[in-house]
Amino acid sequence: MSLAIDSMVIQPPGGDPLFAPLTLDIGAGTITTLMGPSGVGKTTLLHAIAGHLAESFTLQGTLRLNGRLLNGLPAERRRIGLMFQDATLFPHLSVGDNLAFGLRSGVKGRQARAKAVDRALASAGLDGMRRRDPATLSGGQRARAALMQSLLAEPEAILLDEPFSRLDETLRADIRAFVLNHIRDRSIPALLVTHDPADARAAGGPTIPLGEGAIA
Ligand SMILES: Nc1ncnc2c1ncn2[C@@H]1O[C@H](COP(=O)(O)OP(=O)(O)OP(=O)(O)O)[C@@H](O)[C@H]1O
Repeated sequence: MSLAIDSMVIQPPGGDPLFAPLTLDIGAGTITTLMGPSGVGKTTLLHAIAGHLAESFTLQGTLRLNGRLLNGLPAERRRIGLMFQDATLFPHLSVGDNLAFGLRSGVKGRQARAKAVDRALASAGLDGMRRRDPATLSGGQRARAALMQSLLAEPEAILLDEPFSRLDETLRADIRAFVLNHIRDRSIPALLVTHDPADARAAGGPTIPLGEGAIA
């Protein structure tokens, strides 16, 4: 299992090309960290991998997940999970319905789906919060729920963009350990964008510097 990026260059509309070019292979169970100055293209790279690159951008190079070519595939067929800084839960859905939204379509039947959601809530320490409005959760609870929403889709890789940056210092280490351990347990490749060297150390995989003087 691996996420393989080969000779990737992304061209923003009217700007300079990002990367020079980028080649990266992330194995199963490895959390690779991307670090680099603001504007170097970290978020754009994650969008390109997930299939959310704006049409005005052009992309060269190839992307493969477990040998499958992702270039040209729509986002929903890539089987890539996302966790972004805002821990995006839908505000109009309860916590449980947010998790159910993430649930893989192969899990059929109302009872089986409810059970899978309850299991995910329990493993995130959110028992009893199925009916809660996401706005009433703490930052840490929201981050754990967002991770569960992504993992319920059984992604083959996961991308994390500054997922801990809005958490206050006291919560940060605990939530980081929770998220990274859950991802490692899945044995899938993961790519973490962060400005915090402590995140990179906790991820435990290689750190790829992007930008001035970087190897990529
Ligand atoms: N819609 C757009 N049109 C043109 N250029 C864009 C657009 N969006 C982003 N860019 C350019 O693409 C480059 C990469 O932006 P990106 O947000 O990926 O950087 P980043 O490394 O994630 O930065 P940060 O650490 O601040 O989040 C920037 O130079 C930016 O100016």
